[in-house]
Parts: sequence; C-alpha cells; structure tokens
Amino acid sequence: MPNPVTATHSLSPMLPDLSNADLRAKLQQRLDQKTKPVGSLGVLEALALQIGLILQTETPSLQQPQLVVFAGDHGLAARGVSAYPSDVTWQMVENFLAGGACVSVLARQHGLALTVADCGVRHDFLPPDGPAERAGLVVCKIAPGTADAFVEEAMSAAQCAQAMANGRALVQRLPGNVLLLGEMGIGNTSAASLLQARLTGLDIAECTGSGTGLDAAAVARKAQVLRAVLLRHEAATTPLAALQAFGGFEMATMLGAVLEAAATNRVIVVDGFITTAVVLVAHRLEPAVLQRCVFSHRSGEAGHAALLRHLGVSPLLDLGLRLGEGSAAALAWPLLQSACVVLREMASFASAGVSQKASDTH
Ligand SMILES: Cc1cc2ncn([C@H]3O[C@H](COP(=O)(O)O)[C@@H](O)[C@H]3O)c2cc1C
Ligand SMILES: O=C(O)c1cccnc1
Repeated sequence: MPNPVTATHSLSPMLPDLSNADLRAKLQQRLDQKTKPVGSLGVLEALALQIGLILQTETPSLQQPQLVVFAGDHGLAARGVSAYPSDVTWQMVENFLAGGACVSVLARQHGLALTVADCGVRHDFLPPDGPAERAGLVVCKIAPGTADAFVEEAMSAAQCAQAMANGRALVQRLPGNVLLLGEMGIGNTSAASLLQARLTGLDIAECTGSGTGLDAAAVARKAQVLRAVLLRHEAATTPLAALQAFGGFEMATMLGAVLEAAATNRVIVVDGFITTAVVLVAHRLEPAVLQRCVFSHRSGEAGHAALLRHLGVSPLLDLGLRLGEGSAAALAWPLLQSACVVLREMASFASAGVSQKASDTH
C-alpha cells in the first residue's frame, strides 16, 4: 500500500521558480523611474518587486485578502509545556468567532476576511443540537487533539495526509490572491521548536522559548521535555516524518494550505514562530514556496530569529510581538498594500515632468 503522506504529495518539487529575469528587470526599472531617489523606499521596493513577481505583473493589485486561523490541540500540552490549559484553544476560537480576539479586531480594522479552521480542536463547535454551520468557521477536524508526542507520534501518516488535503481544499475554495496565516493551539510553540530543532540541526535549547509566558525555570523544563521527545522520535528525520511525529493538525492543515496557495501563485503572509515552522516544512518539500512568502515580523519567541536566519529571509516588522493568531500578518498587511500602490499609482519622472538625477541626464 502506498504511504498516504507520500502518495498525496510528490517528493520531487513541482512548483515553478519565479525568478523571471525579464519581469524582474521591468519591475526594477518601473520602481527606479518613480519620482523618488533610486532605492529610497528601501524594503518597500523589494516587497513591491516580490509581489510583482508572485502575481506576474508590473501593476500588482492585492484582491480579497484571506486570513485563516488554523486551530488544533496538542497531546503534548498535558506535559506542562505551556503556561495555559488546552481549553484556551477552543475558548479562543469562540473569541475569534465573536470578534473579540486580537486578530479579529485587526482583521476588521484592515478589511481582511477572517476564517477559523477547526483542524483538530478538543471541542465541538457544531454540536448535533445546534446550528449546522457558523459564520467564519470551517470544520475540517481530523481528531480532537493530537496524540502525546512524548509517547507516540502526534499523528498517523493518514491523518497527516488528510490534514494536508483539507488545507489544500480550504484554499481552493477561498477567493482572492493573498493568504495570511494565523494559528491557535495551546502547546504549538513546542511543536514548532521540535520541527526547528529536527530540520535545522540546532540544539533544542536554542529553539525553545517561553510561549504563552513560562518563566525561565519552566522554559528549562519545557526544553527537557522536548529533548526527550526528539530522542523518542530519533528516526523522524524527513520533513513529513517530523511533522507527523511532532506537529499539530493545525500545522499539517496549514502546510497543505501553503502548498496550495503557492501553487496558485498567491501571496502568502507568514505570521510568527509557528507559521514559520510550517513554512520551513513547506520549503523542504517545495523550495520555491519561499519566493511566495512575505515574512511579517520577527517574533519575540526564542528560536524565531534563528529560524528566519536559517531560511535566509528578513521580516518586515520587529515590534516585540509574541502572540500568534495571525496578528503580525494583519499588522504587516498595509505595507503590502502600500508596496502595490507605489508600483501602480506613483508618477514617473517622465509623467510628472520631474528632473532626473543630474548624472543620469549627461
Ligand atoms: C489567551 C491566549 C490567546 C492566544 N492567542 C494566541 N496564542 C498563542 O499561544 C499558543 C502557543 O503558546 P504555547 O505553546 O505556550 O501554548 C498558540 O495557541 C498561539 O497562537 C494565545 C495564547 C493565549 C493563552
Ligand atoms: O511567534 C508566535 O507565533 C507565537 C509566539 C508565542 C506564542 N504564540 C505564538
């Protein structure tokens, strides 16, 4: 029988490389002809160029941005690796749906469509005696929480494959050309740290942070637990085996969503530590995924800076945030819009009749 994980996703990369030299040169020329000193918009220019390449146009326009909060519970949370109980996951999902969470208010502020995906929360959001559906909620639950990675694989190969397929199907149904990533799952900084350590080779102590607010002694205990989990799953060395051993259903579903968004040339806005760990897995499967990713911020969570360095990417913001949910992706959103508006709407030296740099006219 084929392994369901490898069966749903070819191990040979399929995603086309975006480095279209012709379009890149055209975009650069367009930026250089805007009425400003060459390069004076700094990172915004690099961002405009990247979005132009992703959307394959000199005049990119971001349409119907979709922020998806992938939610799931973690068996490992029972090992005291988080400062909060697992129940906070479902309670926060209710908070997202009620519009009161940080990501809810930021999404509202910026006009981002917000969807919460129940990928494996230990709670029934659609009980049999209640409504059949709820606005803003997609139920694609694999199981009520993963297994405890301390003793067994967090998920089976079949569960991992199903979650990835769910993520792909979810994105296929979403309109627009931008996907902003968010997540909710008590214990998921542990899963992200484990993936980082296993896939980058960094020591787990350097990948482990305070998550929801553990003190120094508790972070040291968390790192000890995670070290034991790594040992328990010594053989899980491939990206998908590691995801299966350590990941959450929200992370496997997000992985499918990222691969689908990349395959359909959408701009992917990455949030913090957990979403970056998922992108690390995606990058191992499809290196060209990275060209479609905009990294919104450097999280205060220990490990994130090293993870971004490992991927060779620079985030837009560094505000000391360590929340997740997609909050930083939402905060970075206006910068993406500004990058596009500069490309589309700013006058050129020629159109505005502004004199070029003296040396360029001789
Ligand atoms: C009230 C509350 C709201 C949150 N929103 C996001 N997270 C964040 O914290 C969790 C990860 O941290 P750890 O691994 O330490 O459990 C994730 O669910 C993440 O999105 C929250 C956490 C709490 C407590
Ligand atoms: O950076 C993140 O995504 C993060 C950090 C701490 C807790 N939850 C999420």
